[in-house]
This record gives sequence, structure tokens and C-alpha cells, in this order.
Amino acid sequence: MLKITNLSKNYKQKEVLKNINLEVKKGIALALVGESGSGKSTLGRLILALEEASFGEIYIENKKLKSWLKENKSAISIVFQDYRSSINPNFKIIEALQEPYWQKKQQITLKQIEELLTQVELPSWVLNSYIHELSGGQVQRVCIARALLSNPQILILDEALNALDIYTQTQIIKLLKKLQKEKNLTYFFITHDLESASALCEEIAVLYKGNIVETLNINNLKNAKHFYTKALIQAVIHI
Ligand SMILES: Nc1ncnc2c1ncn2[C@@H]1O[C@H](COP(=O)(O)OP(=O)(O)OP(=O)(O)O)[C@@H](O)[C@H]1O
Repeated sequence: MLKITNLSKNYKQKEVLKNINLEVKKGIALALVGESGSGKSTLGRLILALEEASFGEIYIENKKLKSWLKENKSAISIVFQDYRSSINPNFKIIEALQEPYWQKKQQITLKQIEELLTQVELPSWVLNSYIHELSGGQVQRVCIARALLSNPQILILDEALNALDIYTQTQIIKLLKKLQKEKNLTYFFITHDLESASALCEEIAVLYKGNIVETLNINNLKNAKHFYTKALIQAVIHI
């Protein structure tokens, strides 16, 4: 589904991503795990085509990213960590869900919104609420619903669980797994947390100082070779 070849990204003299090669199959959840500043969000922005790579290419279904996006508008969505500031506090939830479509010709019906609300397991009263009236988990469900409204094939989750308590994280992981199955979604989960990565994803790519140093199946973590991956695993065992 998604293939990244020899990709590098420089900001002025600084090489943030170095010769990245990565493949994600359709319907698979891949976690991009790495320490702060390793370049995870930069790679996310490149996949969303918000920025251009300095070298290399991103392909989706064997087409260059930009030409694929022209044919498949809004087919990549993102959910951010900072869910409270992702939604305008002056909007009711119904308006926050409709807002991305106000400028576009595309119409989103109330029925579509209600169906999606059921899929993310939120009651319908939420639509007439403001975000300050909802819990963190409920707001993140709204953000997931908003990301799914455009019917994406790929969902980028940029530290999307970080701001939630452990219990709510577990609930959202369950929800994301259910949605992945129902909609055959491909997830690109950006995180520094190996524990939530293992709970959600089938595969893990480890980013260390701008390099993918290792890609592992989740059932194969014991065969990790790179010292940074081993340190991450040890840290989880220790906890
Ligand atoms: N627009 C930019 N201009 C210059 N440098 C940038 C820009 N965006 C990111 N960087 C630098 O690139 C490096 C990687 O940043 P990035 O946000 O991708 O890392 P990250 O792994 O997502 O970090 P975190 O986990 O803290 O969010 C950092 O050193 C950052 O300062």
C-alpha cells in the first residue's frame, strides 16, 4: 500500500531523515517508534504531502504520492495527540465534524455523521455538546470520527494516545482495532511508546536519529538486534 524509498529530508544543513526505506501493507498497522526529535512527525508530514522530501520517493499503490492523492482525495487522514486544540471550542461537535466540508462541494449528511458516531461508540447527544463538556477519551473519539468522515484508506495517528490515561488508551486501542478490521484501514502510528505500539500494531519500525534501524513483527520483538530497540524493550519489561 505505502512504500517509501531512499527518502531523506533536510532542513537547511540539518539532515532529519536519512535514506528511509519502509513498506506498509494494506490493512496493516505499523508503528513508527522513536525518541523525541528522531524525525517521526516529519515523516508523517511527508506522507500527508504537507512537505516535500529532499530526496527519495513515497509511493501509494505503486503511484507517486502526489498523483495518487489527486485521484484519491482525502484518502489519508491524521489524528493528533493534542486533541483538545484540534477542535474549535466555539463549535458544537456537529459543527466541528461538518466544518472541514463547508468550503468543499462535498456534502456530509447527518445520517453519515450519526453512523460514524455509532462506529466510534459515542452517543448521539454528543453532537449538540461543546468539547469542554466531554472527557478526553470522548474528544479523541470525535477526532477519530472526523478523520474517518472522508473515508480514508490510511490513517496517521501522531502520538494520538499520549494525552489519555491508561484505561482510556486501552479503550481507544480497542476501538482502533475494531475500525481497522471493519474498514480495512492501514495505520501509521507515530509514537515513542513501545507498549501502546505493541498493543495496536502488527509491525514496528524503529527510528533512531533519522534512520530506520530495525523493522520487526510484533511477535518477533525478542529478536531485536539494535541497541536502541533492545533498550526500549527493556524499559517496557522494567515497567
Ligand atoms: N520545519 C522545520 N524546520 C527546521 N527543523 C525542523 C522542522 N521540523 C522539524 N525540525 C527538526 O527535525 C527534527 C525532528 O523533528 P520531529 O518533530 O520530526 O521529531 P519527532 O520524532 O516527531 O519528535 P517528538 O517525538 O518530540 O514529536 C527535530 O530536530 C526538529 O527540530
